[in-house]
Order: sequence, then structure tokens, then C-alpha cells
Amino acid sequence: MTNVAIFGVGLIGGSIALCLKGKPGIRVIGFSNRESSVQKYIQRGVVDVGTTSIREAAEQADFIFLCVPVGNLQEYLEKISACKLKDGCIITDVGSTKSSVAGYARSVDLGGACFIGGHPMAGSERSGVEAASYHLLENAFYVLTPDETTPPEAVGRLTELLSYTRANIVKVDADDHDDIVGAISHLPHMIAVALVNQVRSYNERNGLYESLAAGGFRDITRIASGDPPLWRDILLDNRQVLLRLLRDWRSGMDEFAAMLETNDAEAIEEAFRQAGEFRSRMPERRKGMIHSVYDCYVDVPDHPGIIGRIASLLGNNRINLSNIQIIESREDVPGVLRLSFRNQEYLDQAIALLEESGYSVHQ
Ligand SMILES: NC(=O)c1ccc[n+]([C@@H]2O[C@H](COP(=O)([O-])OP(=O)(O)OC[C@H]3O[C@@H](n4cnc5c(N)ncnc54)[C@H](O)[C@@H]3O)[C@@H](O)[C@H]2O)c1
Ligand SMILES: O=C(O)C(=O)C[C@]1(C(=O)O)C=C[C@@H](O)C=C1
Repeated sequence: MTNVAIFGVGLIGGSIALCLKGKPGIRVIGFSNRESSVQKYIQRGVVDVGTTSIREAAEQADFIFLCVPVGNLQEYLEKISACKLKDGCIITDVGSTKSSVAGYARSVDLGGACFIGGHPMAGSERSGVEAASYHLLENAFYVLTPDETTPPEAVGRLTELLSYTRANIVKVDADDHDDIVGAISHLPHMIAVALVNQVRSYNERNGLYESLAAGGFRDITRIASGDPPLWRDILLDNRQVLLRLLRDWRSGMDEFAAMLETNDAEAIEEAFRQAGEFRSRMPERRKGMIHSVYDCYVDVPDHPGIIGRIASLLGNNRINLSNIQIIESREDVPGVLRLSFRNQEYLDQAIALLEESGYSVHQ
């Protein structure tokens, strides 16, 4: 029996647990410091067994996943290192930063166990076990940060276990990880929050800001709804990298200001061209880097009941919708619905069915 202990069964820990639970020879143990949370994990069927005892979870584990917030990783590594760990036990984490946790792991004595940092590049602005999903990590990149002291055999065993997540494992140096993920995840979160707060302050004087905010604002600001303490920890942990990135960001904004001041139409067009070209090269159907899944857009007349009719049409044909969203809805004009599916097969079936039923569908 392979025992996998998960500390912090929230969005990411719960999603990993759902991928591992029920797999041959695997038993998933959920740890929480609160008894009520342990009961919730068990009732929701996310883990096989649960405990509030660090020792009980750690000492029987062959794999330990630390899925607590970044600010709690040091404390848990210290507490776990004080336990009698199994020889060959692999400890990993899923934190959004990788350099600091590698340092904490080096500073404790793990005996016959070893630490390999990890970070699945998938997630959402939601948190808690309620948001966990078996599909969350599918096709996403999953970064591992072994160093020259990590036994390749241990990396092999962890990679094999993680194959149940259907993520693509990629090895990256921990410092490089923090530079790159700082730019593609942490910086965008700061920008989204600053932008929302800028508009929030205008909205205090005129509520039309909130009413008129449409697709563009929503698309660029979804991530501003991330869990505040979770993001506080991530940003503070990666602050040296982020201070440098913010300097670059400011100079990018200054360049835009200069283009406007000098009426430089060509430079503005060129900036959009370059950005559009780079963005179109990014794989569309990969979760994580861009939060794009299997989506299509349906033109719909703006009258009540249309969402229900489309959802029933798909449901009656056993096509599972993962999300449905009105992205344009004004009185007197047709609206657009964004339909999201879990895989290409559902998307293809949905497009065929909707077109057959007379709807105009775009991708
Ligand atoms: N949210 C994302 O999109 C995302 C993506 C990849 C990685 N991560 C990383 O994954 C980790 C978990 O994030 P999440 O989004 O799953 O958050 P979450 O809030 O959904 O889950 C965190 C879990 O840790 C538990 N927890 C919090 N403090 C604890 C403590 N002191 N002791 C024990 N348990 C505690 C919570 O009860 C919860 O079950 C973080 O390190 C985060 O940086 C997040
Ligand atoms: O899609 C989102 O909402 C996320 O915030 C996921 C996201 C990201 O920025 O891409 C956030 C934090 C992680 O550590 C990894 C992925």
C-alpha cells in the first residue's frame, strides 16, 4: 500500500487527492489542523482517511504533499522533520514560489526522506476543498525543482505518482521558476488588483463604472478575486523578483504614456501587433498559462429562458457543460454566450448539435 499524506486539502491539495484516490494500491490521508475540516474531506469523498495529528499523517506516509499556503511551508517542514519519517519518503509541496521552500528543506534534517519542490501551473481564483476538481491539473504544466542533491530515483517515483494528475511534468531550477512565475503569474495578479482598485475608486464617485464594465475588464481582472491571505504570502515571498518586475512594468507604462503624448499612432499599433503575435503563439488549449479551456461562443437572441434551453439541449444529449457565461447582454441587441467544456470531444459534439439546432456558433 502506498500512503499519500496531503497537508492542506484545499483547491490544489483536494484536486491532487481526487486524482490519487481510488487508484490501485494508493491510500490518501488528509491532514487538517481542524477536526471539522477532516470530517468535511471524508464526507466529500476526497480522501480515504483523515487526521488532525501531524505525526499520524507523516509517519505512515510514502509521499507527503504540503498544500498549505506559502507562509506555512516552513512551519510544516519543521514539524514534519521532527517526526519519524519512513526511509525513502518523498516530501513535496505545491507552493507558488520555489526558492524559499528549497532553503527551508535544506535547513531541516529529513533523515532518510527527501524533499522535491513542486508547483502545478493550474489553479483558479477560488479556494477551499469545495473548489477542488479531478480535472484541474489535466494538461497543465507541473513544475518540479529537484537540485543536484536530489536522487534521480526519487524524482522518477514522484513523476510516476503525478502521472495520475495527467499534468505534464517539467523540471526547472527553483530560482528560474521564481523569476518566470513572478512575471507570468504574480505580476499579473498585482496588476489586476491595482486595476480593479483604480476603477473601484472612480466608481465611488460614479456607479456607471461598475455597470459598464464588460468583457475586457472581466477578462483581465478575474484573478483579482484570489484569496487575499494566500496572495499576501506569495507576493511577500517573491518580493525581490517582483520589485524588479514592477520597475520594468512601470517603464512599459511610461512608454505607453510617451506614445500618447507624442501621438505616435504607429508605435501604438506596433505594440498591439507584437503582443497579439506573441499571445497567439501561446498554446490555446493548455490550462495554467492561459486559463483557456474548450470554449465556444453562441449568438443568442436576448430573451429570457435561452440559457436554460441551451443547457437542456446539451444535457439531453449527454454533453457535459463545465461553465456557461453571458458575455454580452444588453436590451434590444443579441447577446453572446460563452460555453466551456472539459474536452475537445464535448466541444465538437456541442458545436455540431447547436448548429443543427439553428444557432450561430463561433470558436
Ligand atoms: N490557487 C491557485 O491557483 C494555486 C495554483 C498552484 C499552486 N497554488 C499553491 O497551492 C497552495 C495551496 O493553495 P490553494 O489555492 O489550494 O489554497 P486553499 O486555501 O484552497 O487550500 C489551502 C489549504 O490549507 C489549509 N490551511 C491553511 N492554513 C493552514 C495551516 N496553518 N495549517 C494547516 N492547514 C492550513 C486550508 O484549510 C486549506 O485546506 C499554496 O501554497 C499556493 O501558493 C495555488
Ligand atoms: O487561473 C488562475 O486563477 C490562477 O491564478 C492560477 C495561477 C496563475 O497565475 O496562472 C495562480 C497561481 C499559481 O501558483 C498557478 C497558477
